[in-house]
Amino acid sequence: MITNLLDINCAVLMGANLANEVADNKFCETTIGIKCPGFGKLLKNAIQTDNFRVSIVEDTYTVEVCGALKNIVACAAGFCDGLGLGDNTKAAVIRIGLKEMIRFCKSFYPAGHVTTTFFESCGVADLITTCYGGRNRRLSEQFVKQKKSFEVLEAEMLNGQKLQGPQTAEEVGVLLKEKKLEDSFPLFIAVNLIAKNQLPVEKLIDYLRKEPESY
Ligand SMILES: NC(=O)C1=CN([C@@H]2O[C@H](COP(=O)(O)OP(=O)(O)OC[C@H]3O[C@@H](n4cnc5c(N)ncnc54)[C@H](O)[C@@H]3O)[C@@H](O)[C@H]2O)C=CC1
Ligand SMILES: O=C(CO)COP(=O)(O)O
Repeated sequence: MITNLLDINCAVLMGANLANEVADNKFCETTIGIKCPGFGKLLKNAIQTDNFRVSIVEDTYTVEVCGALKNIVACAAGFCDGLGLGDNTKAAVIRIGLKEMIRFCKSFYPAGHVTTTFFESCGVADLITTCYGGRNRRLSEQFVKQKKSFEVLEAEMLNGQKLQGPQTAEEVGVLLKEKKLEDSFPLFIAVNLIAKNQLPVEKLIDYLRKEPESY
């Protein structure tokens, strides 16, 4: 929006970068999306260290959209943990979630997205770390176990921070309804309905069975 409205060249940085681990100087990777590779190199030189490795891509849309959508998938992973469903189910959630992230970019940014961007840190790596170590996963697990709303859990567990997953699922739900694409995104839809208490969390698996490519 800033680039379009103000004509300012913006870069976007996303990656498997849980803040406490970056602060502890543990090895990790990150992705910068920027249309101007020369400027990207300047940014890389400014922030890369031995333990914070930067890659540059021009596909800014995918980098940015991955950062938002992975939080929805992390909620589904947390629901799995809360239900005690195990690692195979969680792996299925992550895979189906990744497919929906790719499908979303294909549907909404047909000219902008490049599939290889999903293999950068901003894609599959950020998805994995968020589904194991993020706040969306942690609070979604407690949503199931404690049967409290996300608002209450945020107040109790996040010290003033807000979860991005439920809010993003709601906004994505509106976009999918507008485009009549709800049937192609059962995981995103289920997370939105569960977070709003419009679907029992146990029904998550029924929605995963609706995954279009598993028919
Ligand atoms: N904290 C972490 O370890 C990491 C976070 N991320 C991602 O970065 C994003 C932000 O996370 P944090 O900075 O940790 O969260 P945070 O809760 O500390 O900050 C989010 C900020 O966004 C603002 N905000 C929320 N909704 C808004 C809206 N609709 N309009 C304008 N401002 C709004 C909030 O007021 C808050 O200042 C999330 O998508 C998260 O998944 C990515 C990597 C690591
Ligand atoms: O995005 C994250 C790690 O890359 C952190 O995810 P949460 O917002 O769920 O904590």
